[in-house]
Amino acid sequence: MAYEKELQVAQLAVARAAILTKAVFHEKAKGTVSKDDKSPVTIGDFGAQALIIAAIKHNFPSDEVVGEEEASSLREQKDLSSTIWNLVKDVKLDDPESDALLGGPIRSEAEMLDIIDMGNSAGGNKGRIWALDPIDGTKGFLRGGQYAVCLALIVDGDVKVGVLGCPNLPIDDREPLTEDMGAAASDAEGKGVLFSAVLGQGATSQPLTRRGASTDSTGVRPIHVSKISDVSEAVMCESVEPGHSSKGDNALIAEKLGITRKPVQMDSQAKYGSVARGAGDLYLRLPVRKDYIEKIWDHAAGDLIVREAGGQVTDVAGNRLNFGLGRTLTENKGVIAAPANVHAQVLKAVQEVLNSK
Ligand SMILES: Nc1ncnc2c1ncn2[C@@H]1O[C@H](COP(=O)(O)O)[C@@H](OP(=O)(O)O)[C@H]1O
Ligand SMILES: [Mg+2]
Repeated sequence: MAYEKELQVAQLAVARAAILTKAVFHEKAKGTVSKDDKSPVTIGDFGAQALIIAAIKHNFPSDEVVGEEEASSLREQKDLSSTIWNLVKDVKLDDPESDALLGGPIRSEAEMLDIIDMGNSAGGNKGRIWALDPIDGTKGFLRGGQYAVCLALIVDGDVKVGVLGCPNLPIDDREPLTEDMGAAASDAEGKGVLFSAVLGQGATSQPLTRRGASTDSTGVRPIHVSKISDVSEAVMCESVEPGHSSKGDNALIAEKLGITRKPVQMDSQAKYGSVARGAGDLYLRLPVRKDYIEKIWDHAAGDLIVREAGGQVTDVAGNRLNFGLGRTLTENKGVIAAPANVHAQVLKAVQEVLNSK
């Protein structure tokens, strides 16, 4: 199977980074960092980026990485850097064989900083480039709500492999979304899911934890978008943050489509995962600021996972997202993810609302 090793490395690297983010969250929950302190997300973000890039570079040394973070600020904050290093050096999967596949531990704090800076690829439509968002949905992470560890392999501009680790989503694909999903308590029993897709091979979900060589085949399920035929019954997913996606436009579109259910708000690419598994039906992200350009690491994995689960993902003009133009989606505005059979109808409503403004 094509991209088998890439998929395995991506899944294990995301699972290992998710362990780190959960450890950071527990420290916060214990009160060792204050409630207003943003450092937990910084610690989790940099630590997860270091762990994931180390795994990529060990297995595919000449691949490039477009990572959200870079270490220059960290080099000036010695205390923060050593806090991150103390976590990173001890993070392990519970299966030594899988850990070994990701390479030996990072050797020093200095090496960790250098690895974080390897996420500086300019992107583009040539060669093998990984898009990495170590903690997507930073606001959700801080709240104890939804966040995702996101990794995708882009080859010559096309997404081939996508993996999303969502520590606070239910394991069960059939568990309905609730309106307060974004505020869901962290780390409850039955939470933590890993979504994956390889181009042309479909999409899957599996429990995020207890992954390893010996349990590799357990719990892997194919996922599909919902079989909705009457779009007025749709469950719509949208951002929690009003600055990231227009709530007003979404409400007008819902009205046009006859949707009466309140939208489910959650941070991060957990929205793409929720649509891919059919727990939600639609994901709409309509621009608030005209000048904002979406980043490839916020969409690459989710875009492939939804498409491989039978969905369509376009911008508000109806074009596919173009991941081959650099670190950002320069040619796209907004995102519409929906089951293939209703996408055209939703797109039409989106365009009517936007054109009437
Ligand atoms: N004005 C804006 N419009 C759209 N997206 C924005 C934005 N400002 C920031 N973002 C992106 O929105 C992402 C979160 O999306 P969501 O609202 O779906 O949770 C952020 O990722 P991070 O949380 O990784 O920084 C950030 O990259
Ligand atoms: Mg992000």
